[in-house]
Amino acid sequence: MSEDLLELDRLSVRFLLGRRRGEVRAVTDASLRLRRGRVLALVGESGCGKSVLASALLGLLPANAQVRGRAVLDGEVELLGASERVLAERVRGRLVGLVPQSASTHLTPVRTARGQLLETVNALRPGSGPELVGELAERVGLRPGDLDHYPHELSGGMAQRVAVAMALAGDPPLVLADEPTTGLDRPLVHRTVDLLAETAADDRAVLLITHDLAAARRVATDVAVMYASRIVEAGPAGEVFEDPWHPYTAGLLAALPEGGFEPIPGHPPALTELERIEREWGCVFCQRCPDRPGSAPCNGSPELVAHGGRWIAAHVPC
Ligand SMILES: Nc1ncnc2c1ncn2[C@@H]1O[C@H](COP(=O)(O)OP(=O)(O)OP(=O)(O)O)[C@@H](O)[C@H]1O
Ligand code: NI
Repeated sequence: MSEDLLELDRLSVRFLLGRRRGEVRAVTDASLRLRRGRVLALVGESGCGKSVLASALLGLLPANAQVRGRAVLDGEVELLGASERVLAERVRGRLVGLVPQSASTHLTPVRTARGQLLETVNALRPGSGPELVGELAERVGLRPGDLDHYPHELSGGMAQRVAVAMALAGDPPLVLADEPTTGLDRPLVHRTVDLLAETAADDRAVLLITHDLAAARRVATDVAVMYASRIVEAGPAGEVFEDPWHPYTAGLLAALPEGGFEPIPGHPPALTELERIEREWGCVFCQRCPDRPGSAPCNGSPELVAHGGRWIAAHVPC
């Protein structure tokens, strides 16, 4: 059994838009290690590439996506090169559970939540049937009657919990949860992320994709910060949240209520422009950075570099 449950090495994803329209660079050279027993929060603004990274791991990208790199699960299954058959029969739901973003749109409108959860349970763990359905519902905080509703009768938060139950149904060693707390009120956010963190106990692990830095802070043991398709900072959650090195991470924390509600001015660059920006500036964050080259320690290289147990791109730790 490998200590690293997931080892991601230079994952890049581009979407080809056709001859005149160029390409979208959605993920660039993303490297990560997710150890057993850990919850890794992947945070960053909307559109930076978080969901694309997760979809790439499960072979769920559309045909115009070009994927490079390696993603090794448990030291043996290489996910990015795996055939559709391996992904369908061994990986999805069994080795890797997915809580998809916008969970309610992934439910079939014409069948009750119970029917759909039972179907998932029967496919992944034949013989465990209605008993496991009841157990899963209880774990995610649904009352038995909730499952008898059709998707359009469920609140966003209930649909979200059905999706978490489905992701846990196959008891997978790795759970990818993509914004699992959207639409939930604070107590339910806590309950959901606590439940996910519990599932990471022992030899399992969770990749928690979220905008919600407070939720990430609550349960993450590790954090990776993504900006404009690249991971710009990573390390133990406590250290990164206490003492962020990258000006982007510092900016995200300053935008929180307890950080003073000061959002980073400006917008992330268009993902079709990244090649040019990196050629001109080196660092993809430079155009928004309060620490511009010359006045601050930006070394202009987009590569993620290790310093002790932490990683940072383009900037040297202060
Ligand atoms: N099929 C596609 N073709 C072209 N571009 C795409 C395609 N799918 C996603 N993208 C682009 O890839 C980028 C990254 O999208 P992604 O969904 O990973 O962002 P995200 O970080 O998950 O954002 P959010 O927090 O809003 O979910 C976006 O700019 C998106 O428009
Ligand atoms: Ni997303």
